[in-house]
Amino acid sequence: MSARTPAPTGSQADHRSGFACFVGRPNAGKSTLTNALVGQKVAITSNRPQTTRHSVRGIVHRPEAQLVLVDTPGLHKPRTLLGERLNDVVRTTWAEVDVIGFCLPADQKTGPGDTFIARELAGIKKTPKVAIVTKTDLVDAKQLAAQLIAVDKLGRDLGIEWAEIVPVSAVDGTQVQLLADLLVPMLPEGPALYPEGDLTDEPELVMVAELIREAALEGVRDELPHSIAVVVEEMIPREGRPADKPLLDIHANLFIERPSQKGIIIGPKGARLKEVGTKSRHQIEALLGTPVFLDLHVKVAKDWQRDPKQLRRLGF
Ligand SMILES: Nc1nc2c(ncn2[C@@H]2O[C@H](COP(=O)(O)OP(=O)(O)OP(=O)(O)O)[C@@H](O)[C@H]2O)c(=O)[nH]1
Repeated sequence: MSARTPAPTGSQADHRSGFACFVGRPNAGKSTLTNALVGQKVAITSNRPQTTRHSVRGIVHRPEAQLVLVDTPGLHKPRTLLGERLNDVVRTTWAEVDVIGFCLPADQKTGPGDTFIARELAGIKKTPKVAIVTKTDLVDAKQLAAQLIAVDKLGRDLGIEWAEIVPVSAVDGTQVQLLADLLVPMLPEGPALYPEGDLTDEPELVMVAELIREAALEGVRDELPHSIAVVVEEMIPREGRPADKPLLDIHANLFIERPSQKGIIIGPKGARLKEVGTKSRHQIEALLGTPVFLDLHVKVAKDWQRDPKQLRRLGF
């Protein structure tokens, strides 16, 4: 993989290890499926399309295998420099993994967005491709059958031979373990890549920033979701606390693109920002296992999605 290739940590006969990635149009359920397979939240999710901006890795540990899941942003027609960068992340990831899972929601007919992705997948010859029909809890048996047939046809039309077509629901857990069972034999033989117990290699700072962004995304509309970026400036244990009552000070900036967006994020008398702070603090405390004091500020980074300098500053 491109970033931070992990060192092998052990070896075992007949053990498999490798990378799988989920692709699919925005909102197809890729992040939710990653979390369901890992058994813990490693990727933030929302009902706003194009939430994912990082290639988050979730790690599934099994006695006979280690499956590393790479969660990619939804491939889409780019309108900004950020959009182009996100699409590049997707294509680079596809070229590097051992198996690709193509996510198609059961509750939406296959459309031009899926065909666009499938065409690109057809060009990747060697990597096995599994079609994953997601969100099966939202449809009845008849609709599911129709979607399975449509997905099979999509593959045939474009010359893709699906290694498997698997219906799953990440929300009620249906067939999630079966999906892992099917993916594991597609990985190469090899030792574990990550230490036992590690569920992601995403740095804590990034995970914390993502949890704040997830809370900030709730209830915002139109263009605003895409305008929000979060950077955690520092996380430091508060000095002078008794050993049994630690407190972690977290300073984070929530960036938006225009001064006019400030009022929406902050809300009347700061109520919305307070809500975002409280909600994300609880999630951060659950993630880090320690009480947290979260100091959250809203700043304007003018048109950051289109400005290479600002993109770099915000970690893209
Ligand atoms: N009912 C149901 N909803 C689901 C399921 N999986 C995902 N969702 C919902 O679908 C929406 C999108 O899910 P995500 O996992 O964020 O989708 P994504 O493909 O990662 O989206 P991007 O980050 O935009 O690429 C969220 O509101 C999820 O709660 C599922 O199995 N069942």
